[in-house]
Amino acid sequence: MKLSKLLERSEYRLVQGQEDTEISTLVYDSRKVEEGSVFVCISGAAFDGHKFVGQVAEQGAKAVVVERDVEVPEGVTVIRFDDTRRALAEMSAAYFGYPAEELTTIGITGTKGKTTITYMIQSVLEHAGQKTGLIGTIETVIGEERIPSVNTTPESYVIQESFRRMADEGCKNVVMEVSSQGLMLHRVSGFTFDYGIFTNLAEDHIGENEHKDMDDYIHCKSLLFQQCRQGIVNGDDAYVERIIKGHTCSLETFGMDEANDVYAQNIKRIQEPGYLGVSYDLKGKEEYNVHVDIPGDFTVYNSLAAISLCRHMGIQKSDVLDALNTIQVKGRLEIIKTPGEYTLMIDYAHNAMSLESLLTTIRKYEPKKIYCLFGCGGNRAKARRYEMGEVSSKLADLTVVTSDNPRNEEPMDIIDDILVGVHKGPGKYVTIPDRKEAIRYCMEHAGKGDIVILAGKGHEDYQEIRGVKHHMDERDLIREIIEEA
Ligand SMILES: CC(=O)N[C@H]1[C@@H](OP(=O)(O)OP(=O)(O)OC[C@H]2O[C@@H](n3ccc(=O)[nH]c3=O)[C@H](O)[C@@H]2O)O[C@H](CO)[C@@H](O)[C@@H]1O[C@H](C)C(=O)N[C@@H](C)C(=O)N[C@H](CCC(=O)O)C(=O)O
Ligand SMILES: Nc1ncnc2c1ncn2[C@@H]1O[C@H](COP(=O)(O)OP(=O)(O)OP(=O)(O)O)[C@@H](O)[C@H]1O
Ligand SMILES: N[C@H](CCC[C@H](N)C(=O)O)C(=O)O
Ligand SMILES: [Mg+2]
Repeated sequence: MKLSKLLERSEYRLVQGQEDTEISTLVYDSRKVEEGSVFVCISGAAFDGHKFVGQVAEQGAKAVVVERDVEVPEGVTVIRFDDTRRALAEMSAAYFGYPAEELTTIGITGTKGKTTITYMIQSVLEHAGQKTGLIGTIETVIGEERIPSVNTTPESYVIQESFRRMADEGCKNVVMEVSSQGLMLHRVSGFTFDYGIFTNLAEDHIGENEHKDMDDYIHCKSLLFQQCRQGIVNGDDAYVERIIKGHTCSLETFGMDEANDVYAQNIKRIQEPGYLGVSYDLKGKEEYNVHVDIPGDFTVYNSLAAISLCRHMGIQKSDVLDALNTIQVKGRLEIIKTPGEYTLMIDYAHNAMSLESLLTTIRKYEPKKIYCLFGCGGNRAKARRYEMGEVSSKLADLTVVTSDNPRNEEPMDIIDDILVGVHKGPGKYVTIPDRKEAIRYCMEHAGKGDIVILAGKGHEDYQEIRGVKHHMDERDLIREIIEEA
């Protein structure tokens, strides 16, 4: 393949050599360079790809793509972009033959609800007989294959590679989560989404290696609506105007009243032993009764987003209803059966916004008591700790403070931060650093009519301590506790 082919849709400057150089592979990790590769230098959080230029030239690289002046051995072509992450995205799209153009692409952004909505949409589209790939926090799904995720929105090269495989395997659509970091770091540059969805926004992801402030976070999320054809946005969200500022797409809104194009009325909470769900009347552009097998008011928002999208795609009502009626998303309000008389659920709430929505919505099911167990991840936004502690102390009957992924921090330091928040509220609490023991405590103390929420780990099947992921799946822990009783 000629280097010029990879550059045909890009703005760049030739610094040295020629564009008609024949290249073998497109690479952004020096360890993968082979004879004839073109190496894209990325300035990352831990490494600067420009530092590997000499090394990749020795390994046989024919060309390098840079974003600043670097000394490059003669004989190696040098291409300069203003941003090499954009270069990687655009060149990857070309390298894989623009696969996004063979798929209907659906991107979902927002602070919460992305994973849930991707599975709702995938389920509806598959019910309608349309093979649909998925990329998100839990996994990438290509046909029968499920690849566990490292990032919610992977590197652009990985996205384009997955799109290619999806198109080749007969997928008609791809539905994917678009994190703000993904937008900020050009992981989804190089193509236009057919549809963009905005769920909601709350302060999160501000800190080292994430966003510098709230303005940056909002700005990054708004970029999706300058990069899609049809936007579908939560019209009730306080930030929606800022998200759609500068949009270049058509827009439709969903929400809770007639100010929105599609809205919900007459919401009913459904509760049976070991089962929680929700139903409502859909109004606006389409009108029918909807039943979703996941509880909560935010489930109404999530399903409205999915329904609005599917309406645009011409999907029949029966496919929408059948799919939503039986939907289950791993670790998202996932109810686990136990011999106890309480209801036990595993959920992924790991910031104040989701914990507050979760506890508020679960309270509406009128449980006798809510047990809220959680910890906070190490090396992630610190504000989460104080805020989640305070939210739980105010809204749960008992807060059980434990560990999440400590990463490179001391578990007790994280717990101490959480307790600062807990002390701001009136609630009772216990501290049990070992997560299994904390779960055991809940299961031994909860009684009839209580709801126990294990928050924060959701689908995760590991605990990350100092760079090592140790197997830990809450479903296994619950089973062991039942067997040990
Ligand atoms: C801080 C951050 O975003 N890190 C991500 C990022 O690393 P980076 O680009 O900064 O890369 P780096 O390790 O500094 O290396 C820079 C460059 O040098 C190259 N390199 C490096 C070493 C070497 O020997 N040779 C070499 O060429 C690397 O291949 C890379 O091209 O690129 C990696 C590969 O794409 C990501 O896996 C990694 O995500 C880490 C795991 C992460 O935790 N990211 C978080 C902040 C994140 O992105 N989260 C969002 C949202 C999550 C949510 O849903 O809430 C997400 O989308 O996942
Ligand atoms: N629309 C919503 N609004 C507020 N909270 C929500 C909403 N949907 C889900 N939640 C809560 O947030 C948690 C995470 O939901 P989900 O995984 O769907 O969101 P996400 O946007 O993919 O989050 P992440 O960025 O962490 O991957 C759920 O387990 C639930 O507690
Ligand atoms: N996508 C989230 C995952 C957090 C999950 C939680 N279990 C933790 O480790 O903090 C983040 O990187 O912020
Ligand atoms: Mg997600």
